[in-house]
Amino acid sequence: MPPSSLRVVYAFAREMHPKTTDIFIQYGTAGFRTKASLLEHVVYRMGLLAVLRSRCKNGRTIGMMITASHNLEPDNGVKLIDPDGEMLEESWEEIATRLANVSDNDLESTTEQIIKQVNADMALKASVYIGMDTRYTSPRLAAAAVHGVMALKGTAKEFGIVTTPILHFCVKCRNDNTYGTPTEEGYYEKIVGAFKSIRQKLPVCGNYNTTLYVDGANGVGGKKLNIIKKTLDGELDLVLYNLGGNGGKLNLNCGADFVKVSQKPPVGVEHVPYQRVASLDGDGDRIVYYYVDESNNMQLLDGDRIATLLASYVTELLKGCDVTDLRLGLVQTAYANGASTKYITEDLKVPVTCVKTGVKHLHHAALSYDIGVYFEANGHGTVVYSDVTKNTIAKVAQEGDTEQRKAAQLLLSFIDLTNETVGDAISDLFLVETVLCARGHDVRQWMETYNDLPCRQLKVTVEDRNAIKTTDAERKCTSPESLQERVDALVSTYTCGRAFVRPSGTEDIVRVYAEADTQESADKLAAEVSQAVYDLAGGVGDRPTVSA
Ligand SMILES: CC(=O)N[C@H]1[C@@H](OP(=O)(O)O)O[C@H](CO)[C@@H](O)[C@@H]1O
Ligand SMILES: [Mg+2]
Repeated sequence: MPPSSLRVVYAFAREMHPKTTDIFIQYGTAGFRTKASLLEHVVYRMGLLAVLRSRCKNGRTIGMMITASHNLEPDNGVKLIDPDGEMLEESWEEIATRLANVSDNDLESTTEQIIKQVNADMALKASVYIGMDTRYTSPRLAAAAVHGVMALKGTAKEFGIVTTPILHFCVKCRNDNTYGTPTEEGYYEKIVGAFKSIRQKLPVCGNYNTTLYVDGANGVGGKKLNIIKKTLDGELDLVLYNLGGNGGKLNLNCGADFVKVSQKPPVGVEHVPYQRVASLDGDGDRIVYYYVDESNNMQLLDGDRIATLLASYVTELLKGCDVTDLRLGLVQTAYANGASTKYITEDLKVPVTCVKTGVKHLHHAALSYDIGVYFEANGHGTVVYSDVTKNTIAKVAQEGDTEQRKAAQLLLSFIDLTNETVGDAISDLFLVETVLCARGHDVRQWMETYNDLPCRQLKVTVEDRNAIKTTDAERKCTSPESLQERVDALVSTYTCGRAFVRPSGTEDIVRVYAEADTQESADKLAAEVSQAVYDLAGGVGDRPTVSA
């Protein structure tokens, strides 16, 4: 039986943030994400849960980010950040789902059950950092989050509009003061400070040009770059587009996801042949690069390409430090272009791990290397360095010969420039710019490293997407019966063919991916596999068509 003060809390919840829908909502790959109008009670309850999580972590700070990332404006979402700045531990996802879906009448008893289940010490202090993206529905949801935190007597600190990675960074810093200062300014200080320090060591050379165009997706990332831009002292000339003014709508025909999936340049950005453009997503945790060539064709430099660029540069610096016993590895998902995997293993001779979609899986696998570079093809990724790595490099920076010290100091600044907590468009942008500048490369030279296999992604709507079960890091499907056989048969008729299907964790659809030696073949294979999914996995609506 809860104390009477908690009774008041639940009555308050019913009144202020009532559950107005019976639609089941699940904590998925990216937390809860759906129409903003269905989320208020969910966010309030996540405020309660964040307090319990903090109490289970000895009062360390937990983060709550209100965002639906690359989704369009009417959506929103919420996800929790664990004390080291990483995604919420998987075993709590089911608890979050349970708490979000109970009726208002059962909220009280369910919260009590959870307190017992996780053994939360309710006498402890609890701290929750709350951030939000630029959606017009975000302030209202952030207020619901604060109410949830206060209801269980936690302390809420609001960061206002920040990128998702800035919030992850602040949570980490609050719990580990060696990482930095837990404020937005502290983030700029560390990231931009490291970038400037590198630029002083690496003069601009070769074909590298300091002008970079940026597509801000009309979201928070562009706004933050606009603040940073003024402090760069000409080290990098950012030309910012899609900052949310002039009626530009969040993620609409722009942003990293649009560019990657549609394979088209965003609206709102000036086309200048061979000009490097970085395209961010709505909450600033993803980035892809592209340029248009003289025939106005877009050439995409996606997450796979950023991963190879960073991995090869860190390998180079490790050689410069004469450090040979640190294991550098790269982590990808099934969506990684086959040509990138071949280049990494055969040319860079770097080991590759393939894991299930979702950053938490990549991050976790990357931690098993001394230096783990992980990226989803869509541009979400970062680099993580073990303590042994950091100590080894710091030692070389002190004790090595002149050349070794130089390489080690560069690598230390490169580490400072990295937001190790999560993929971060702003940090990744500076990392990429650092490598291109160090090599004196323009965007064409970067593109020359390998040729992507043409690919296509499609969506198929089915009755129940969870009817599709997968194995082997989602590269093979085990149910419904005979679907994999059908996919294998289709793939075998194409040169360099590869295809797989998996249920999306963020949308109510099945995703189809295909690659082959030509764009026509990749498109056709994707369409044929979509038909197989439709036929064998309960497709709804119109059957996908295959163009001749
Ligand atoms: C193919 C693809 O891009 N999938 C995305 C997407 O997940 P799905 O489970 O595929 O819906 O959203 C996730 C969260 O942002 C991201 O981690 C992932 O890479
Ligand atoms: Mg995002």
